[in-house]
Amino acid sequence: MHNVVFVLGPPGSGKGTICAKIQENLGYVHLSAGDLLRAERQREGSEFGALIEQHIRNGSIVPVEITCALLENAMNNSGDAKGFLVDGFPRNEDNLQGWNKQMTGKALVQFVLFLSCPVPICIQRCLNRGQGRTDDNEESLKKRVETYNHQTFPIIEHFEKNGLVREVKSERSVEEIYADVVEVFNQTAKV
Ligand SMILES: Nc1ncnc2c1ncn2[C@@H]1O[C@H](COP(=O)(O)OP(=O)(O)OP(=O)(O)O)[C@@H](O)[C@H]1O
Ligand SMILES: O=c1ccn([C@@H]2O[C@H](COP(=O)(O)O)[C@@H](O)[C@H]2O)c(=O)[nH]1
Ligand SMILES: [Mg+2]
Repeated sequence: MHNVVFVLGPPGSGKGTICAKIQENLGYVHLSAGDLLRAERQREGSEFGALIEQHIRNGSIVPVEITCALLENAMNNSGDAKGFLVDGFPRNEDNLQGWNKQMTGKALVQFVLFLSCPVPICIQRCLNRGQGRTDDNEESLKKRVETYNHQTFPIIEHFEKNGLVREVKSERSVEEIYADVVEVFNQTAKV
């Protein structure tokens, strides 16, 4: 059984940055769904490359069968891990249902780390990121935020109703955020 922490929040809220620190210090393996999709998009021979790029540019959500298969493969190929930080997934109802269908009995969701941050700050962070992402532009960001507000936030609310959400405000320095994140892990997960 894989231990899983879902890490959610608006685009640019700092999910990848904080997950890297948790992986370094707390022994969880970081799996960014977006990174896995970008790698699949680049993989020679992938039948999904064009479809994934279209969704990424539009800020829309790739069908769950593709994303969940990438996540499960990555977990199975990671060897022994205390747990997995599943960053940026599930993003919508389709993702949640697909995960439950495919992973029930194989993964245990310990909690959901919700990095909350005002959208204008998140947008500015993405525009300054400088990694050459095809979706870090004003037009794609508008769509990504719309998708977050209408599809992803309701999933966070769903987990909140089940008592699984641990919110950490991420409009602060990385050090301040990380200190609170460590508290959350100490209280909730077996570290
Ligand atoms: N607390 C912070 N304060 C200032 N800048 C930050 C902070 N956390 C992350 N950043 C910067 O903001 C940008 C986005 O961070 P990051 O990639 O971690 O966010 P993300 O939530 O994974 O974004 P996305 O959803 O687009 O993948 C990066 O350039 C990162 O260096
Ligand atoms: O579960 C997922 C995760 C991501 N996507 C698509 O990728 C981009 C970028 O994701 P980041 O988390 O910002 O790296 C996202 O806008 C979606 O288009 C997805 O479809 N499903
Ligand atoms: Mg990210």
